[in-house]
Amino acid sequence: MSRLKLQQICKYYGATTALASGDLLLERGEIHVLIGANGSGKSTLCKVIAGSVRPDGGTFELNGKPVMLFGPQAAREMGICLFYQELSLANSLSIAQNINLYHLPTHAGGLIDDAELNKRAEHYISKFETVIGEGFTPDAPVAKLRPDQKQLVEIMKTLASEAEILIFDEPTSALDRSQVECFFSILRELKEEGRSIIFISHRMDEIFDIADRITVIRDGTTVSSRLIEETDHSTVIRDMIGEQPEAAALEASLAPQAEKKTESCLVAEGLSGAHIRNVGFSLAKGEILGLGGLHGQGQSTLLRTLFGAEKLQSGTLLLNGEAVHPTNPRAAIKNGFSYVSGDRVRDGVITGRSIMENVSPIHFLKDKTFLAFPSVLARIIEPALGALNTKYSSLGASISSLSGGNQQKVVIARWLTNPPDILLLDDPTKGIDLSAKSELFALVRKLADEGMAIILYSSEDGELLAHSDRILVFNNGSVSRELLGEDKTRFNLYEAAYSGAQ
Ligand SMILES: Nc1ncnc2c1ncn2[C@@H]1O[C@H](COP(=O)(O)OP(=O)(O)OP(=O)(O)O)[C@@H](O)[C@H]1O
Repeated sequence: MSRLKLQQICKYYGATTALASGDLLLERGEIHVLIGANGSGKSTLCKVIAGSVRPDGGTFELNGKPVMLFGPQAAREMGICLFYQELSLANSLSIAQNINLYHLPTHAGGLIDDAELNKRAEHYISKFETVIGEGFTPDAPVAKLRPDQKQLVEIMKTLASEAEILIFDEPTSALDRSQVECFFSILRELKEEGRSIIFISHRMDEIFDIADRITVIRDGTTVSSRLIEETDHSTVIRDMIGEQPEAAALEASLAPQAEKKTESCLVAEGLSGAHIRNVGFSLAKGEILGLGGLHGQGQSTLLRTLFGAEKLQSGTLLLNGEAVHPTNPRAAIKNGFSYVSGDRVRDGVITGRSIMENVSPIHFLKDKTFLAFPSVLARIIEPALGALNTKYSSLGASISSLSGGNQQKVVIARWLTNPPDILLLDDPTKGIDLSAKSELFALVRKLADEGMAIILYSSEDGELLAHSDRILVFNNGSVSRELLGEDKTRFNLYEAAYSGAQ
């Protein structure tokens, strides 16, 4: 009998299907890895198991008996504990209090038993003592710890639950190699004791190091579950993308292949900053250069660094053969750079202002004008909005009167009044509808055909494969692979993103 048996678990959030049909068989004494692309439903399945998300359908058996969980506390009482990806520490409390948060030891009168609290914390801290670093004492406040140390506290807290089923949702993202090895040796000991462990990670090497079984979830559905001896990297990636490599190659061959562009306008060497390391590339006029990989591997940071919004610590940047230093966005704009963010609320629209006021700032900046007749401005702005088929009632209408997709078109039109040499697109279609996306990419291709150089980061792999001439795959702040021509396939993109993940 399996320790845990989930069948056809589903969960919907309005129109979003977080989980369509999640299946999982978890045995005693096994380390069971869940893998799938971003947003495939792994965390949702884990939260259902841990009682923090109530499913909309499906069956759930624990030790052969059907159960219905009402909250995380009920799940913990049944021996299930989840390490949350987003961490769930109480920052104002000490390391010892956090480690013991699920079972605070108390005296008979109800007061916390500090001696027991520290003793139990020290037990878990000692397991990691060779890798925890400075300042990691039971009484130290969690707020002052480094990100890796906070992740270790969350791991210790999960271990201290003493649960029979331990679920770790991306527990190693901030840890270094020695910390991961120490953690893995503890997991192996727990497995020998008969505990069952569910483990989520995007790092393929790590997965093959620790897993007994790998279950793949794609688009909210469990698509395979294989013993580690019966699978390999390629099989896992094929299960994740749901197509054979041959089919992926066909997809790439059908995508428009722009002829090779040779005239470089931007050459970067050794760019390093807070989240990028030694990034080098050249960008040709008329080229759309895609940035791929898992979320948050340095793609957005590179674009923001080129635009002067993040600090460049070292490296050189040559624009048409001349050295440029992107010290701030104003200087970058003067040098011919433009930047469109998918986070239009934070970085794009000027809320409370009219459409005209939202489109005109770059025109004023570049033309060094401060005043203009609205009729003159309209003659400049209307063609830019028209190029994107923007739907609006009048230029004086508030930006908030437009749909999300049309607001994003206004943000892009801002750059078209005085076309830039280089367009930096940072996940520009986030949250906009399909027709707005296709209009946007048609315009992006037209701008490239007219000679503009474009760098595109998209969190949607299909979008990146379809619209980039070449793709640089990012891992942990560096470029791990360049994909072009026949190599520009979904399979290669996933392999480079997951196999090289740090
Ligand atoms: N509370 C929520 N409200 C609305 N949508 C949600 C919610 N939680 C998850 N989703 C959506 O459900 C889908 C699955 O999310 P989930 O977090 O389970 O994926 P995941 O495989 O764990 O992704 P990642 O690898 O990025 O952590 C995503 O599209 C996500 O945006």
